[in-house]
Amino acid sequence: MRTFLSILAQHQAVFEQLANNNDTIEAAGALLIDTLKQEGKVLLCGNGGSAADCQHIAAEFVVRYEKDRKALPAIALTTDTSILTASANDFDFNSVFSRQVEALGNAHDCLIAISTSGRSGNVIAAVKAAKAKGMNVIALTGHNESELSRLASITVKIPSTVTARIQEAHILIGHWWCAIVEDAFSEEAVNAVDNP
Ligand SMILES: O=C(CO)[C@@H](O)[C@H](O)[C@H](O)[C@H](O)COP(=O)(O)O
Ligand SMILES: [Zn+2]
Repeated sequence: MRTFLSILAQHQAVFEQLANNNDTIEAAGALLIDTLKQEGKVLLCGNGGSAADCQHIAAEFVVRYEKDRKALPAIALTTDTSILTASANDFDFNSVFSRQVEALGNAHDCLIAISTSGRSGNVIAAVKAAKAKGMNVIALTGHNESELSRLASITVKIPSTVTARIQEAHILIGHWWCAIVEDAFSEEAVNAVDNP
């Protein structure tokens, strides 16, 4: 039986190992700050629970995380039902994110591609479209090497093969990226007041 304590222990075991991913998580955070400082935007894609993570993170960039600062450009490619259904219906399901990358992406933008398996065809197609545009790609995946992990500029691989445990780590990392991006832009606001 899957008791709550057994799930908690599994979650803790994954989180205890996350410090080993510190360098890639920090490198991805620095890339996001750089992208936004250079007036690029952040696009996000993923399926199911990861689609929810995309919307969650985009909301924190556009609105706020913990502090007031300027609005930051981030778009979850998971939200527009007209675009998603037309792409799936007229082309195929693998095009639902890539079509939006083709329409919205620029070379200075960064795509955050979230897939616990690293095997979702629509996420991989979005990464290929982003690379064709010269965009950087940050992948959040699970432990296994995958097509997604091989394609991305930076991949954070969570040391688990359990979808839910991987997703729990993904949102922790997403929140940390929101925090450091917010710090970078609130310092910019303070510096502008101090040095008009
Ligand atoms: O949230 C969960 C499970 O926790 C599910 O909705 C899960 O996200 C879906 O099965 C996704 O389709 C899985 O896709 P992926 O992470 O392998 O790319
Ligand atoms: Zn879930």
